[in-house]
Amino acid sequence: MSHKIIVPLDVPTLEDAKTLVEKLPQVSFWKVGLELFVSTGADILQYLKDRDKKIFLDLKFHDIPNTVAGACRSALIYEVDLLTLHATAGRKALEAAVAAVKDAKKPPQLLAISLLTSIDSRSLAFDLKVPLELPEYALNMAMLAKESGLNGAVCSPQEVSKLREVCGQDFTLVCPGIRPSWSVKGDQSRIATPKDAITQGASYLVIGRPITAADKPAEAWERICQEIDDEG
Ligand SMILES: O=c1ccn([C@@H]2O[C@H](COP(=O)(O)O)[C@@H](O)[C@H]2O)c(=O)[nH]1
Repeated sequence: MSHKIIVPLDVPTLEDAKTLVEKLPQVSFWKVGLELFVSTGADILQYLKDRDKKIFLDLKFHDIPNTVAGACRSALIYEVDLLTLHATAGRKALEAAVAAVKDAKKPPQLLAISLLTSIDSRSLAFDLKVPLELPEYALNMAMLAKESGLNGAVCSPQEVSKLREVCGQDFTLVCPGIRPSWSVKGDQSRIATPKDAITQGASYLVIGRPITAADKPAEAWERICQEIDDEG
């Protein structure tokens, strides 16, 4: 199951990123997000490719259709495996993104952020003024992504079972908000353990600080892999 774990390189410099990759040679799938990409650009992508790693480029595009399509087209040069945009960019932006990558030689899987895992029901209702219950809203955004032709969605492990049931087996569901029982929640709201997320139907787990902030990241990785593989 270790191939289902994606570890984010949430660090500020290329050197920090390389150090983390070297500390965890057993990780085959890395996520590059806003912090690292904004600070150091694309160099890390070539570094990962040179080491045969899979890449999730998590830049969460959120803009008008023309701009989202342009960003997706520009990202094609990196030949990454997964690429994100926000479902709240709307149907036309999602469709434009799909059209922008469809004829590429090696298109990434396009994933829509359904609802950030840091948002809880209270914030959705009172800050964002969304009148739907949170599970219904997350499902609605995932369905919008599917109808628009995206390959999958990023969702919390608390909603993944329903999304799997409705969106089907071929829809890629990537879950951040993963917290082993021995780790701290931090800024995440809608969390579950790695084992529960896999059991509920996640295609991939994104697990950051429980591994990367551990005193011994390789031991934390090993412990998580064992917990996932444990029977019962
Ligand atoms: O809804 C979302 C979408 C993306 N993320 C990203 O996943 C990791 C989680 O890291 P942890 O340290 O395990 O909390 C991080 O890079 C986020 O940008 C998310 O958490 N929730």
